[in-house]
Amino acid sequence: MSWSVVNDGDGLPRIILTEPAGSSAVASTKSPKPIRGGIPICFPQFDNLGYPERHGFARNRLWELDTCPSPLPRSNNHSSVDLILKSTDEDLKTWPHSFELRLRVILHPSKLTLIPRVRNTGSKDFSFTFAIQNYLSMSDVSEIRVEGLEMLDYFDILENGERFTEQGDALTFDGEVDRVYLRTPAKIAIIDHEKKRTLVLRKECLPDAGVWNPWNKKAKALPDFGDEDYKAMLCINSAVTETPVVLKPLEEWRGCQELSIVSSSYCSGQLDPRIVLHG
Ligand SMILES: O=P(O)(O)OC[C@H]1O[C@@H](O)[C@H](O)[C@@H](O)[C@@H]1O
Repeated sequence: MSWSVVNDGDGLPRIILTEPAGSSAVASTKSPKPIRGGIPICFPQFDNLGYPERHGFARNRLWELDTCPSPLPRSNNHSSVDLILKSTDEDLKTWPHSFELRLRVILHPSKLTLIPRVRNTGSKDFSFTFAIQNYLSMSDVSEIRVEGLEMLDYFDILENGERFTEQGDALTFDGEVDRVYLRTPAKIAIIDHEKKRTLVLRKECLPDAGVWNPWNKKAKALPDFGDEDYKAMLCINSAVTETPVVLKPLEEWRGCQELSIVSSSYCSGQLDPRIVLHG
């Protein structure tokens, strides 16, 4: 991935990351379409609960820099940014609730932390579902194992949202998958043997986890997704879906997700899965 720094209209430096090949090569960056990649934020709905924009409107809007992230202390860490999205008159027409959605993004050498917060700034209770949709880059999805979801209940979106219980060992992939696992452990391990690394997803107040890969047929049908790109990606979402969050006026909900890389994989025999998942 290459990067460059440009100054925006306010004289603030912006870092632009570009990937000349892969899914971002065909991804649309034109508003109001979400970018197919990165980490879209789904709010106020995950999937489609009856409001017009699937996965919510937050991923289709331009956020602003948040200069007052209270009550989180201001971050003095230069590798972090506070962003905010507020309800607009246009959005109030389809989702009639005033809110402030904040996101702190903190970058460490081998860890990315996201702290999303939603505050009810209106005068009535509201409820919402939420997801951090992580498009993860994989060497080869058919060689990936996901641990931490064994024996859990899940909704299978490919089976009209029917509820099943995961039977197997770790999750492996040989076809399209679109599921939401319920009440998962705080840690999920995504093991990439070929890259000899394990991605560890740790989450708080985000009890559910989506797992999505469109596989070959659906990939071809998606206009902003390369035909072969399904092979090198997996979406794992940290989510609140089964039991929506309810906020009274002035209440705030806070979640947290950490994505870190453990640089050897299980196949090296140096890593104990119990340490990754429970350590
Ligand atoms: O095309 P979209 O709206 O970005 O959604 C992509 C996928 O996102 C996943 O999170 C959903 O579980 C899938 O059902 C969906 O197809």
